[in-house]
Amino acid sequence: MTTYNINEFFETIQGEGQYTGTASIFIRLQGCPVGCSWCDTKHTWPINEGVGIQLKDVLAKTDETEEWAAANAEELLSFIKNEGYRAKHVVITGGEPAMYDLNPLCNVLHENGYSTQIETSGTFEIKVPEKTWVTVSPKINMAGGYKVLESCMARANEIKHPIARQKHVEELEELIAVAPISDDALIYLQPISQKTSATKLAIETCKDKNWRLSVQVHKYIGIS
Ligand SMILES: C[S@@+](CC[C@H](N)C(=O)[O-])C[C@H]1O[C@@H](n2cnc3c(N)ncnc32)[C@H](O)[C@@H]1O
Ligand SMILES: Nc1nc2[nH]cc(C(=O)O)c2c(=O)[nH]1
Ligand code: SF4
Ligand SMILES: [Mg+2]
Repeated sequence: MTTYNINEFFETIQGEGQYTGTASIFIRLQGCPVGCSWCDTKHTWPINEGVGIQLKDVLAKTDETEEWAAANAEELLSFIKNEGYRAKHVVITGGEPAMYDLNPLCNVLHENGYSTQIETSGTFEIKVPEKTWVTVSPKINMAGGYKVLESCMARANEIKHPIARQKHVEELEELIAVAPISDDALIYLQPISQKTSATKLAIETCKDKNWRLSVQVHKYIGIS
């Protein structure tokens, strides 16, 4: 049976990409080797054995810690129901969720009336059902040395690319030239860490290329 290591589990509003504004349950999985210097969830990187906690303790977390709880799809579904979460959209993020086989979790959620979305770096093969909305935030030339897979770019429903400098825009265009995305995939630029210069660059580039802007709304309004 597939088990998932859960770092965070909470209900909020999706703050990024096409589903921005959608009431969502977030499941944040532990583990990521990609090593983005500006990553806003570095506490999810290591999978330290021995810091395993109970799922109820994950729900009670008030700080960002490296602790995680192992749970399977059915256990996660019962927690969603027991917590009385009202959102019907589930965002699976991390860490790098594509390190896990997400089919069992997404299938259980779909059978119970939830829609699903994953947030992934595109560096691991994506294992999700057809119905799952896939957000690929391709990680190009990051410290961990991982490469973006063509299959991930082709599967993406949306590309959401964090940028701070012009070279990040160029890297995305070069990547799409060799790893094509689907005709109906949306392209978002997301300013890194709310920097003013990054936001200006993203706005100008979106106007030039008819792409879309994603601004991490949750950070502006101070929610998780
Ligand atoms: C923390 S990552 C986890 C999922 C997966 N590892 C990935 O990178 O897509 C979730 C999203 O946050 C973005 N992100 C992380 N740190 C950020 C930052 N400082 N500013 C803007 N976006 C950031 C990522 O690019 C990704 O789109
Ligand atoms: N509200 C909210 N929206 C988000 N969209 C993507 C997030 C992520 O960390 O993957 C995120 C997050 O951490 N919070
Ligand atoms: S791939 Fe995602 S979780 Fe991993 S370091 Fe980069 S932004 Fe953070
Ligand atoms: Mg986040």
